[in-house]
Amino acid sequence: MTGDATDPRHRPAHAARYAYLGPSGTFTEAALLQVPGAAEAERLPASSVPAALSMVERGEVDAAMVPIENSVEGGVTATLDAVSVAHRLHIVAESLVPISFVLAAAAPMPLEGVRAVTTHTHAWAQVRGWAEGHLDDVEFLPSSSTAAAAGEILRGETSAQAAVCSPLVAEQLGLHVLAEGIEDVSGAVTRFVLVSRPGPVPEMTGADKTTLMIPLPQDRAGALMELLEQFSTRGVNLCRIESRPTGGGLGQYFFSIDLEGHVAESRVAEALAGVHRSAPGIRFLGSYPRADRRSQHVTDDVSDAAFAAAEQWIGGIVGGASER
Ligand SMILES: O=C(O)C(=O)C[C@]1(C(=O)O)C=C[C@@H](O)C=C1
Repeated sequence: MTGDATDPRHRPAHAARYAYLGPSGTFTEAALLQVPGAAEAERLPASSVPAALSMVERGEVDAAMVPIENSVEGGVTATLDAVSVAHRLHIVAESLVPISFVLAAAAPMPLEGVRAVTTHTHAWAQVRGWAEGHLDDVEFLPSSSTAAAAGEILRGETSAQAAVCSPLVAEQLGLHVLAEGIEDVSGAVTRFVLVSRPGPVPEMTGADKTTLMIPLPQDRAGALMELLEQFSTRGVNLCRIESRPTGGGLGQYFFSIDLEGHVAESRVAEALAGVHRSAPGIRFLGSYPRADRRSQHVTDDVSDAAFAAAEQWIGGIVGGASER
């Protein structure tokens, strides 16, 4: 497992009660267990991503772990939309979990006997190719998570004969593994975020990400280009950009963006201020340590020192200094 589990600077100091997409045994719980102290903390399973986030908003938990992005299947829209639209949620940490799936049933059976499979839609999307190649005319029955699907198979609560789930949950529930390593792309990773109510922004570590929601002005040619220029001229690298409908009508979109850097860095703060001038609806959704700890390379011309020197120079001009 990768992630930021061991560095105490990354610990959300206040969080003692956590919600997560449950039940126990989901990949989301594995992501939560990377958070220092979470293994000993109270962990409350939620039936969906919005349910987990509502528990944070209502103050029932300090933070919730939810999936946001998969390296094969892309963004988890339920999370992107809920975090972007809610006004009382900030991302304070992220975790990365390597993903591998098994096909598991309550009793040993040949693959030809599997007529229907249940799992989470994101998991199904990652094994669809394998299923088409190995299962005859199989039907997909969606479940709220991979662990929920495994539980339904165990208790006979579904008309499916098998579940797509993690090897760990299949073992924990005593299910029979009919096939393993069934993911279409090996080495897939899902990214999860720990979301809490707004508070102090986690300290800058030098290897951080910042998440933003930016509603793009609809009526201006080149608006996206202007937006991107704010980042590029300040050497700010974007590592994810997705457009999502605002729900306000056809053609109305916001951009969900992750960038490399922390809002406490001048180049990031200045880029955000620049965006704010043309898109005042921009929302800051958190600066937090990167799970992979990869520090960004900041060139001298966009370093904090360069911004400070430039500001001092302007200050001198305004103040009437002789050196201009
Ligand atoms: O169902 C689970 O176990 C989850 O944690 C959800 C989820 C997701 O939403 O992407 C997490 C990781 C996998 O990519 C498949 C499903």
